[in-house]
Parts: sequence; C-alpha cells; structure tokens
Amino acid sequence: MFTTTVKALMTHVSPTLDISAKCRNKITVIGAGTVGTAIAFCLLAQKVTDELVLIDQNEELARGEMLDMQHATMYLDSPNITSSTNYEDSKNSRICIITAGTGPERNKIALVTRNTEIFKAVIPQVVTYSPNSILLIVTNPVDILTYVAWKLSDFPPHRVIGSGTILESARFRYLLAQKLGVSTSSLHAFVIGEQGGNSIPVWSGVSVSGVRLRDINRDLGTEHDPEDWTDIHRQVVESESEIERLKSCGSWGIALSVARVVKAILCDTKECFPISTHIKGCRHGVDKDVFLSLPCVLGCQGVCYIVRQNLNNKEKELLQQCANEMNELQKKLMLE
Ligand SMILES: NC(=O)C1=CN([C@@H]2O[C@H](COP(=O)(O)OP(=O)(O)OC[C@H]3O[C@@H](n4cnc5c(N)ncnc54)[C@H](O)[C@@H]3O)[C@@H](O)[C@H]2O)C=CC1
Ligand SMILES: CC(=O)C(=O)O
Repeated sequence: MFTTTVKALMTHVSPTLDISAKCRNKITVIGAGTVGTAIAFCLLAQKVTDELVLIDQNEELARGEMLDMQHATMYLDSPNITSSTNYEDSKNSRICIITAGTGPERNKIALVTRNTEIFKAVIPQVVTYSPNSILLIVTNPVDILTYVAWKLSDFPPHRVIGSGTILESARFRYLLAQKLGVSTSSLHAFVIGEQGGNSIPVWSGVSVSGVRLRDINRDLGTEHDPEDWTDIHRQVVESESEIERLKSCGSWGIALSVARVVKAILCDTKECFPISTHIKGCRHGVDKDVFLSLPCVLGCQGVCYIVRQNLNNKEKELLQQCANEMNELQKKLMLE
C-alpha cells in the first residue's frame, strides 16, 4: 500500500485503521444516472460527506462520473470518491441512496413491476454489505418502492425512508412564497401523502411567521376560494411533467432536498421533512402497512418521530384513500 516514495515522504505513526473502525459518514449512491449524480455532487459540494461511492450496472457511466467529480476534489476538501459495479465497495455505508431505475413509463403498475425487479437485484446486496445502514429511496414511484425496499431488506421501518413529497413540498413553498412576496424560509407549508398527482396540500397548516392563512381566508385551498389558491397545488403537480417535457428529468430540486435529508441524519439535526415513512398507526386512521409522506423528525437513527399534524377531515380522508389504494397496489406485488 505504501510506495517507496510515500515511505520516504512521511513517517508512519498510527496503525492502519480497519475501515469499519473509522468514524464514518460513508454514503453510497446506487444509480449513477442524472438524479444519482446530481445527488452525489450536491453531497460533495455541500460537504455533507467526504466518502462517496457511486454504484451502477453501467460501469463506464459510473466511472466517468467518478472521474469528473474526482477532478474537482481540490475544491471540495479532498473527499474520497469511488465508483463500482461491486457492492462490496459500498461496505459499511451509513446511508444508501437508491436512484437505480428504468426510464419513463406512463403505466404505473408496469413501472412498479420493472423497478421492483431492479430492487430485487439491488437491495439484498446493500443489506449484505451495510446491514446497519439507512435506506433512502428516490426511484419512482417512490412510495411503493420504499415499501418494496422495506420488505426486501427486512430493516426496521425507521431505517427505510422515501424522498416522498419532499420535492413537492419545496415546490409548494416556492410558489406560495412567490405569491405572498416572502422568502421560502419565512413560511411553513407541507404536501403530504403520495408523491405525484395524488399528493395532498395541507392548506389548513399554511402559515407565515405563525399566522395561519386559513384564519385570514377560510376558503383558502377550497373550490369556493375566489382567489383560487388551489392553482398553486395544480402547478406543483404539473411541475414533474413540465420539467420532463423541457429537460427530460428534474435533478437539482430533488438532489438538494436529498442532501438536506442526509445531513439531518449524519449530523443528528432533528430537522423535520415531509418524507415517505411507514405510517401505520399514526393518528390519522391508517391501519395499513404503507409508506406515505408525513412530516418526520430525522436524526442519526433515521426517522425519530412522525409529527402529528392537525389535519382536517378532508385531508385525513384523502390520506386514508391514498393508503387504501397503495395497499391494493402492494398486494399485486406479492411480497408478503
Ligand atoms: N422521488 C423524486 O422526487 C424523484 C425521483 N426521480 C426518479 O429517480 C430515478 C432515477 O432517475 P434518473 O437518474 O433520471 O434516471 P437515469 O436513467 O438517468 O438513471 C438510472 C440509473 O440506474 C441504473 N440502473 C438501472 N438498473 C440498475 C441495477 N440493477 N443496478 C444498478 N444500477 C442500475 C442505470 O444504469 C442508470 O444509470 C427515476 O426513477 C426517477 O423517476 C427523479 C426525480 C425526482
Ligand atoms: C421526477 C419527479 O418525481 C419530479 O420531478 O417530481
């Protein structure tokens, strides 16, 4: 390992540490496509990790992305970046982020089936080499694939997280902030439930500096609202297809969102994010083993708490409906 030149240059003082004995923030990103690479780059640029592994079945792609990032390491405090097709290289990761998947597919059940097959190849390998890791699923449809990852890994639910509606919530906050003329950090607003068209905007909780907009406008987010604030959620839902039309797939929004989630876990910040989690038994009347988004407090163990939002009856009803539909779809996968 130590070449003659290295030995001549430095005196070796400490014993070489077993890799697992080091204090680690090792992150593995599986899927070195557009989204996986953007996530990897954000993690490095924001100095969330200094040890990153890129895994993809396409060896050349992963290597190309690795080299490109390695060439920037002098500006990134010299992180350790590797690429591989071999999961052994992901050994002892703290967090494994899964973005591996197939290309766009309009038929949801066909997409779920294809990506479930990919997960059957990926998840057991991740579990073998990083049995104590936290899984962070990004591949779409993200909620049901988070369930698939939970089933295949047999990890406790707090260690299986889906990016869920984190991006929808960021888009919601951005558009609300634009309309209100305040910064995104000055308002609170969540989109919960299932990622995509069935997502639920929690209008009853939208607030600026603690002032609830519903206390000012009782019809906010309803069909009776003359100001038509619901249009904002419509724009949130349409963002995915609009970006897909314009640049094939969004990457920066999801990448920065995921980087914040990873930082919350590694640094045990207890920050709150709308992410996909096992919501059975939360107090909104869901009794199915489904993964949907609710605001969660994240720390070094993964999901520490699910925040009990004061949802109104309509919002609870939509969440329960989502859970029932998700459960029906899950049965078709026969993973029990
Ligand atoms: N949850 C969210 O909010 C968002 C989710 N996504 C999803 O992220 C996923 C990735 O998107 P892109 O990066 O644009 O796709 P992409 O096609 O650019 O990358 C996917 C990568 O997965 C790799 N892959 C496929 N099967 C594999 C296997 N068995 N083992 C290892 N690697 C494998 C492919 O070689 C490819 O490089 C998609 O499912 C997309 O819908 C994208 C944006 C936001
Ligand atoms: C691709 C996707 O999930 C989105 O842009 O919301």
